[in-house]
Amino acid sequence: MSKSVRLALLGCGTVGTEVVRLLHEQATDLTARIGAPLEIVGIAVRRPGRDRGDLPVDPGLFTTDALGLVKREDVDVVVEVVGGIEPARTWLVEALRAGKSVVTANKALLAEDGGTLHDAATEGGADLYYEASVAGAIPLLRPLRESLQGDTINRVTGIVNGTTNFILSAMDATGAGFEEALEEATALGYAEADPTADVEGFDAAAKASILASLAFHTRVGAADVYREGITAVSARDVASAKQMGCTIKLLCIATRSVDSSGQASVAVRVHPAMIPTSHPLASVGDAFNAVFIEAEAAGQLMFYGRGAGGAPTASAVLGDIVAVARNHLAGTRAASESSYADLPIRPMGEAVTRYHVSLDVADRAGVLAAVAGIFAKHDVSIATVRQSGRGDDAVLVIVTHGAPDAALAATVEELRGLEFVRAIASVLRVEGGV
Ligand SMILES: NC(=O)C1=CN([C@@H]2O[C@H](COP(=O)(O)OP(=O)(O)OC[C@H]3O[C@@H](n4cnc5c(N)ncnc54)[C@H](OP(=O)(O)O)[C@@H]3O)[C@@H](O)[C@H]2O)C=CC1
Ligand SMILES: N[C@@H](CC=O)C(=O)O
Repeated sequence: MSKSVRLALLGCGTVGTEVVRLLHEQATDLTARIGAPLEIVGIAVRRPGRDRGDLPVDPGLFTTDALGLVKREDVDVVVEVVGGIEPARTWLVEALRAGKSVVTANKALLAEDGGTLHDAATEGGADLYYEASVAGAIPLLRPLRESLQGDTINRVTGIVNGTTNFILSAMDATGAGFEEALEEATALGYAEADPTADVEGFDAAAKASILASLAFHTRVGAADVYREGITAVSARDVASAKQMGCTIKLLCIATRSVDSSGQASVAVRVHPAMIPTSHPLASVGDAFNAVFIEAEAAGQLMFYGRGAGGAPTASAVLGDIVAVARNHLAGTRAASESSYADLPIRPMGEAVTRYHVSLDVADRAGVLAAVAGIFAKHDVSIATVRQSGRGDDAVLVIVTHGAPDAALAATVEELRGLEFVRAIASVLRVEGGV
């Protein structure tokens, strides 16, 4: 039996405590699978005196000096489950440059500055694994990094944020408004005290950038992702979606396309969208995640499971720990990621989308003609028009055919100035062949 593989654990919160628990409960099997025992040599936290229940770990291992722990000579692998950009970046770059492999769940850092981490890993000859950073327990990044390396992926569509999926599922099931559903998500522990990153789409955008980078062998940063959250989705939108045989989901959509001159480019976006209830992602309820991959040879693949929570996320962290521990013992490292493609990012305005526009109008002769005229002016074709209500309480719902997003947005802007349009109640995109 080899001597132990020594771990520095940075963070012992929702995910970190479950990592400690799994390392303890599965110690015998993990030792057999790796060929050496795993040993936690230190745990960095913010508040060492915090009550962590009956955590099976020596209290003497806790420290507030994360950087000091990373630099210790007796550390082989650094496991980071703190989150945020700094000081996590400093710790991980220090570890990687010193040849210590890193396992992290930190999607925010990978999306913001993944290139720096990858460069440091190459410089130090260390492994950088981050399966837990996207879609929690779902094995998704390793299939992209390894199994699908021989194929060409053209599209990744997914639900990658559990909190917003829970909120939208609750709105769909009960007819509740956004605020009410958010309260329920908070009470059940899905949404954090500050839910901004989830409900405004930042969390999903970070995950989308990681997925697109791996799928298309290029670097897509957080700033390259078009992002809209779900705070404007109303009970009325949900009801309107139902009338159309649809449901509303926060989607991440990453596409690779090739123009007539052979130039490939990518586009990555996160926004709420109406999808038909027959779509494979429509039945993904509660806090679950699912990702749909379309590859040239493999065809369509779907990955589904728990995308958040301590134990599911710790499962992915443990899988990475086993992989890097085996590499450490073998004196090797995984092949570094291929981001050779250096593809340009297509702006959102060029994406062909469809809009569902809900207008509060005065029901007078000529309103429909005036509204339709503005769509025609921007070369946007209308698929369906539905009117309900009379007099000053009329509602006009227009669903378009596909058009460049810039043309659709310009149409909506011009509708705002129209005399009979009292308000634009909502604008939502429609995906998936409604
Ligand atoms: N929770 C989830 O469902 C998922 C989380 N992730 C990612 O996993 C990571 C951890 O998330 P989660 O466990 O939920 O976060 P928590 O907030 O529950 O835990 C964070 C931990 O980091 C410690 N910490 C914070 N700041 C410092 C610091 N400056 N120095 C040392 N320790 C510090 C905290 O210490 P203390 O305990 O003393 O406060 C705590 O133990 C994040 O990157 C997150 O995005 C990924 C997928 C799912
Ligand atoms: N806040 C995230 C947790 C995991 O990344 C989510 O709700 O999906």
